[in-house]
Amino acid sequence: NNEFGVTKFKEFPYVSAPHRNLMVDLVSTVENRLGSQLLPCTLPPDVQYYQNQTGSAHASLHTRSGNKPSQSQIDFILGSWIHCELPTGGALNITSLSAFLNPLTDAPNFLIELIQSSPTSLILILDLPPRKDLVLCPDYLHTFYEETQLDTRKQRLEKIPEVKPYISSSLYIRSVVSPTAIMVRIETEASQPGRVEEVIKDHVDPIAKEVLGIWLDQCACGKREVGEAERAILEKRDGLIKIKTIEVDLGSNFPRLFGPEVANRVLGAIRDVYTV
Ligand SMILES: C=CC1=C(C)/C(=C/C2=NC(=C3\c4[nH]c(Cc5[nH]c(C=O)c(C)c5CC)c(C)c4C(=O)[C@@H]3C(=O)OC)/[C@@H](CCC(=O)O)[C@@H]2C)NC1=O
Repeated sequence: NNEFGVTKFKEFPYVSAPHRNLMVDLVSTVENRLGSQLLPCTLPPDVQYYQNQTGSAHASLHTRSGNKPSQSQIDFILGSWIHCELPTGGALNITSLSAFLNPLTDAPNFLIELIQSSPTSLILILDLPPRKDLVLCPDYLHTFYEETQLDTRKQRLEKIPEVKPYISSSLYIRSVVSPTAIMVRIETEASQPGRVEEVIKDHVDPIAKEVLGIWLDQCACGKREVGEAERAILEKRDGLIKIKTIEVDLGSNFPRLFGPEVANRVLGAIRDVYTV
């Protein structure tokens, strides 16, 4: 039932303790700070927790929509974890937390994804994706990316020897992130077991919490004036990004990992939350 689904989600099983602790802390920080503005998760139990036929892939999805737009500028938050056993004996783990704002504000969204496909390598995506064109709106760049010093977090992380830039194969993905987006791959030596977990605990964890804190203070809880005409443009842009990122992130991976039936059910539920 609902309770089962929620506890299952919040356990972030299958990943290391530092990875789990980070995700649990981020989800509870968002829910504690925004909880009063969020409706409970209304996903069906077989979407809150789903798996493929053979049981080699398990996943959980947790979404909470904001109260009616008049009372909240939160569109919805979405948390997820996916665990897939790989034929090579390894496992793919993808954990993500994203938060989308509605057109009552034009402030950036929040996104973190940790994608681990081996014990020695992890992809980290951590960004406040902009919701307006930065060339047309220089104040937006100043307010959300310069004044917040987001680039210092990016630079701090890039100082770690094992941290390399991650260049997405999707040009679309590269086009939607901010200039301060953290898109890195942490590559460690097999001779250094536990190093990925150490980098998560000592560096990724504090930086992710700082970026989330900036988003909560300056974006989710900030006040922005958005005129009627601008609201319509925001709505269109937000909708396009939601649909396209589902296609890029999940369009080919989900059917491959979960089979067509489960993939269609879960993607249908995600599209319902995204377009509401
Ligand atoms: C707006 C800014 C965005 C950025 C910057 C971004 C980045 C990336 N995500 C990727 C992926 C990804 N993410 C998720 C979570 C998830 N995504 C959605 C989307 O609606 C939902 C609803 C959920 C929860 C279910 C899964 C399951 C999954 C993959 O399988 C995929 C991946 O790991 O491939 C290696 C990569 C694809 C491109 C690439 O291979 O480089 C790339 C790193 N994705 C953005 O949306």
